[in-house]
Amino acid sequence: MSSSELEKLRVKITELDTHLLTFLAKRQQFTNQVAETKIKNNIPVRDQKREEQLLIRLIKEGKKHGLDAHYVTQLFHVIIEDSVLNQQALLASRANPGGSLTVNRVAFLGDKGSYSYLATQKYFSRRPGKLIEIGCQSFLEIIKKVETNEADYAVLPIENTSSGSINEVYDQLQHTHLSIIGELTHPIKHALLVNQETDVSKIKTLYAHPQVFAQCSHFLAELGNVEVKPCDSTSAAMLTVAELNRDDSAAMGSETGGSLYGLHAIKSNLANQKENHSRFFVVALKPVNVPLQVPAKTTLVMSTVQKPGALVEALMVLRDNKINMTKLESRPITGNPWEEMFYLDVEGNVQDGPMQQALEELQAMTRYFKVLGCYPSEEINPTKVAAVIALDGL
Ligand SMILES: O=C(O)C(=O)C[C@]1(C(=O)O)C=C[C@@H](O)C=C1
Repeated sequence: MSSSELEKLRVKITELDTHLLTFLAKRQQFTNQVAETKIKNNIPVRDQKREEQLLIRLIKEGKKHGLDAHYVTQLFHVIIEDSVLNQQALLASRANPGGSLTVNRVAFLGDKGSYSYLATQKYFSRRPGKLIEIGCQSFLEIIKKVETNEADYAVLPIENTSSGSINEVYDQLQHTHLSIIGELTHPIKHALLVNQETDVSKIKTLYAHPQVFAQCSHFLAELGNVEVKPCDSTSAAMLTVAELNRDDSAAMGSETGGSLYGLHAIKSNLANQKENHSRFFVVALKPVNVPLQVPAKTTLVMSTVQKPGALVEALMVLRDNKINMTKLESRPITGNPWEEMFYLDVEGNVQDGPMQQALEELQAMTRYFKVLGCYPSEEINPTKVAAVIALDGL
């Protein structure tokens, strides 16, 4: 193929891609209108029956054009997830009219390029108001910014699919009066970032946040004799490597973040687990009101009385009220050796009858009990089309 033929084809692809974007934007306008009708008529945002019908129709339609059923399903899972999250954000902002700010001052760990920075950008891109970024050096500093009203929100990483819970954040949540008002998950893709043309074999010093080293322990073991230098954040690691400007130093972090410092990736997918995601809490001074049409989660912290089976009894309260627990974490209580504080994430809204009943029962049977927040659930489980495989054969 001559280069002019290639150019002509690329022009056509570019044109089509632009059309696709226009159609996606149109679809978004319609789904925002759907959200308005759902607010008016008190209808739940999610309708998985409709999603299933829509997916089956699209898979069949795709087949006619020679498109693979899995490709079509994946594509529309992303489109529907975006639609659901946008609708949820719209409903949540309507349910908290005083809470929509013209500017959102948001405190997060690190600086431009850190995973917390990328998560902050993602969460607030769906919300009204201009984003003012406040990069901080520690979790304590982030929380203080909101407590002293220097920031409206804080974005805090709480757990990662490879390295587990972030204990320091759990411990800070125990001692603050801030409320969890939102959650989000963000894919964490670590790459080896350098400032010069170099090769993995030349790298002698690695800069990264300790969590990143923990999540990439297999890669580090393979690398062998390399000095690891822990940094306060991934952005601090990127800045250091950019300033050092050496061919034997590299940072570990996201490729997108690294590009903000002029770094490029010489190796990607460094994490031990392929599916590497972090979950973040968004916290604020005041709790939010989560509309009942939106799936909600509630995070609680409690310490049980010192008697055998006390935790089991507390968990039975959830079972009896048909409340699903999505996470249970325990942390030592400072000053009380061998006593534990339990953090629970449960599905449900604090305005719901069974949830109120469960909270009352738990409060009565525990030594310490506090609701840390009720917030819209951003875990959008994709609608499974049982028929995908069968339709494959259509
Ligand atoms: O049709 C609806 O009710 C919508 O809200 C739109 C939509 C979509 O994006 O197609 C999104 C969420 C629902 O779960 C089903 C479908």
